[in-house]
Amino acid sequence: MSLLHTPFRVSNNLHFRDSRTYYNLLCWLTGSLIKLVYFCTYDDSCRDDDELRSQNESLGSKSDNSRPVLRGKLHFAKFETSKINDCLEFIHSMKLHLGGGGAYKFADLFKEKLSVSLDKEDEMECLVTGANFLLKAVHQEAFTYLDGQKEFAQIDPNDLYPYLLVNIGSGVSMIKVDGDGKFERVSGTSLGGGTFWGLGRLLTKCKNFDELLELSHQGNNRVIDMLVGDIYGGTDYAKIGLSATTIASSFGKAISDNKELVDYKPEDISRSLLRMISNNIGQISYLNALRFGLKRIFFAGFFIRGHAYTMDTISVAVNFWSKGEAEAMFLRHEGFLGALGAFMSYEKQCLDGLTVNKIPQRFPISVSSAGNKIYCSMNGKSNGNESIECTVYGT
Ligand SMILES: Nc1ncnc2c1ncn2[C@@H]1O[C@H](COP(=O)(O)OP(=O)(O)O)[C@@H](O)[C@H]1O
Ligand SMILES: CC(C)(COP(=O)(O)O)[C@@H](O)C(=O)NCCC(=O)O
Repeated sequence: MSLLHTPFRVSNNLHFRDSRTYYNLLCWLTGSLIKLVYFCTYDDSCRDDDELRSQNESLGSKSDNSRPVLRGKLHFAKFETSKINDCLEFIHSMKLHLGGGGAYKFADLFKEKLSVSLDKEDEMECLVTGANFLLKAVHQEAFTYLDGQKEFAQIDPNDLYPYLLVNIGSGVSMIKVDGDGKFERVSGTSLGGGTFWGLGRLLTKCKNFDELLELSHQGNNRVIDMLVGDIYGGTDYAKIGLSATTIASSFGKAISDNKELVDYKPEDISRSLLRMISNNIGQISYLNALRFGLKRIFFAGFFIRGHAYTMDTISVAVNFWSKGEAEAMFLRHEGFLGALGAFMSYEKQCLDGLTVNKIPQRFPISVSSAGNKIYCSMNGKSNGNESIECTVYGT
């Protein structure tokens, strides 16, 4: 349930303005979910990494070229929007608000509970900035997923553009990205993650998104979907390239089964719904990639949730419609693009003269974003909540 889909919302990317220190930075993006991206240096209470501690100690407070240096990690966290109070409590307990200030829909709440105000950022711009950063700087960020096989893609930062970014949040935005800050939102669809969760909640009585997703594992979509074979006596329609198992009409069987909602298993409904939404997004994405001659399509947004069946369905749709010419790719930090982009825009606007640099011995790739040089590294875990090690240099 989104407090944010209101006429008042201008942008759903917000970040804290920090007027005192850059030790703790926090960014967030709101929609169905609130995302936090925060940077913690060693001296902060949220630090827990001995290795980084010793690196900071060995560096003292100065980098090699005598610029002030801060080493630390970018952390990622998310909260359902309805659990805004948990989020505020988290921020408070981590003392993240001590470096913050900026505000909008939640302005009063943030002011009251944390004494900070919020700034607004442009959502599309932040999504693209976040995607470019991750794709260029983070090792093993993008991967393909087909037939249960996950394969990390080698992305050459010098050969990244153009690409299609498909962000599947509550709704879906399709953005053609041509470079840093160079992009155009070329399409979108209102049949997105909010549709899956909204219809799923009504049709299955599931109480939360994870439950609905979990149900889809056990379901069989053929119980509800009308297949090509159902129409043509169990056979393919080979002449037009349709196999008997292709879905001819999502939920199509429900019109002829003489059944009521209670007669269908929630798991079958969930599966059909997930397949319908994922398939549709995969198809529209491919058509847009075709429209602009784009070979690579990166899918992001928290609808995906690293869920095998979702990714597989999207990949199959792209593969099917493109006859193998285009490829669907997914991002490990799928739902944090906007928040990360807002964080970086904060760097640009509020932390004048600061640069975020990689820990050099570990990560060979450099990224230029919004005029700043940004280098980083992953800490090795492979889910979207891991942290990214970063170093901030003053000039
Ligand atoms: N825990 C969750 N609660 C609600 N929705 C979730 C959850 N996890 C994933 N989702 C899915 O993610 C979608 C929101 O994606 P997100 O990238 O956060 O975009 P938005 O900015 O619109 O919130 C929801 O519509 C839903 O499909
Ligand atoms: C309006 C939005 C950009 C908001 O982003 P979201 O909160 O869904 O991530 C997105 O929902 C969207 O692109 N919807 C599809 C609108 C359309 O093109 O039909």
